[in-house]
Amino acid sequence: MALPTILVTGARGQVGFELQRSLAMLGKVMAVGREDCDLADADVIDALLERVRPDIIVNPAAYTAVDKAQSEPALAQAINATAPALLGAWAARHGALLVHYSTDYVFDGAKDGCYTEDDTPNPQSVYGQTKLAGEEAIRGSGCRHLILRTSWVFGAHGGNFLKTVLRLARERDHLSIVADQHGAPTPASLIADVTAQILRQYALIPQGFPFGTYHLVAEGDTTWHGYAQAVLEAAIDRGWQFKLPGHAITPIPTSAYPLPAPRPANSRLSTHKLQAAFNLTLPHWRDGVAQVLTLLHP
Ligand SMILES: NC(=O)C1=CN([C@@H]2O[C@H](COP(=O)(O)OP(=O)(O)OC[C@H]3O[C@@H](n4cnc5c(N)ncnc54)[C@H](OP(=O)(O)O)[C@@H]3O)[C@@H](O)[C@H]2O)C=CC1
Ligand SMILES: Cc1cn([C@H]2C[C@H](O)[C@@H](COP(=O)(O)OP(=O)(O)O[C@H]3O[C@@H](C)C(=O)[C@@H](O)[C@H]3O)O2)c(=O)[nH]c1=O
Ligand SMILES: [Mg+2]
Repeated sequence: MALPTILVTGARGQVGFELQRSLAMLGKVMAVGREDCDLADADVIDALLERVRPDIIVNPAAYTAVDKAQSEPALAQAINATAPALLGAWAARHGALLVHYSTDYVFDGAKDGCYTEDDTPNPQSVYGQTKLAGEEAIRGSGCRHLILRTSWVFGAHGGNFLKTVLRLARERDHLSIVADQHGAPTPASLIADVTAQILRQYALIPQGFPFGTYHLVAEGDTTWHGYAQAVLEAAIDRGWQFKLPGHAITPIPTSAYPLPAPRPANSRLSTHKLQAAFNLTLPHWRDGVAQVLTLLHP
């Protein structure tokens, strides 16, 4: 079989950037950013699909500004729900595979243990609601699909909490970070590498391939406060210097850090289904932090 044409959206996002590296050996990768294809414009999406005619569509593009989405629900819906619906409809008509990414923020965070794929979503923010609508549109489109839910994404490329903490700890002598929201920081590179592994298995054994929804996060869990603390410790080990003294991050409750969008208290996602279906093991989030720090310089 000829190598597949793989369309990747969100080329300049954290995951889209890493996917261009990880998917390069699997086929002809065509990566598009916002300037090539505005996902808020249905006509532009259809024109792009007709021009590229992909065998596989990988869609990490999203409206990811969680607080801003509260006041821009229509735009968030267009990018996070309508665009995936259009990609799914095209994939269904043409027998293409759609790989899509979603979020821990589809859950309300009230569960005690890790969320499984069978748990009922109940998003509390506009971002979470529009991401859930995108998932549902894809499942309803009838296309072959993989929906990979992840959490707390970070990488050397693009904006994320790890980089914010490194910046704030250099600018300030005091930092307060919420210590009652639990989840797993997940490297964008891991998400991209797992996507490539899965697509390799799809290329080799398409019969009986286990399409569907999976949770994909790094091993282990922490709080935003524990994560920030680990980032600073790992950076200090690598010779970074901060205005903020060593362990001076103050743990605070969510109520002490009011934001427009509510975040789930429990964002922990079980990865058993993914590990069993694709015979994978997932590295610890701390390994990802250490690796990304080798790519960043004080
Ligand atoms: N970031 C996180 O912490 C998490 C992310 N996810 C999900 O993982 C996926 C990947 O996230 P991540 O890579 O971190 O996201 P980023 O925010 O890093 O990248 C998203 C990309 O989407 C692009 N985009 C936004 N609006 C449009 C538009 N109208 N037309 C075309 N492109 C657009 C952005 O373009 P531009 O650069 O021009 O703004 C950006 O490059 C998303 O589905 C996200 O919902 C899930 C859990 C956590
Ligand atoms: C910068 C900062 C944040 N915080 C808190 C606010 C919030 O509860 C938490 C994380 O802040 P952020 O705004 O960076 O994170 P947020 O934008 O909510 O991150 C989310 O993005 C979307 C796209 C997802 O899908 C989620 O998985 C998750 O990664 O840390 C502090 O307590 N102190 C601080 O100084
Ligand atoms: Mg954010």
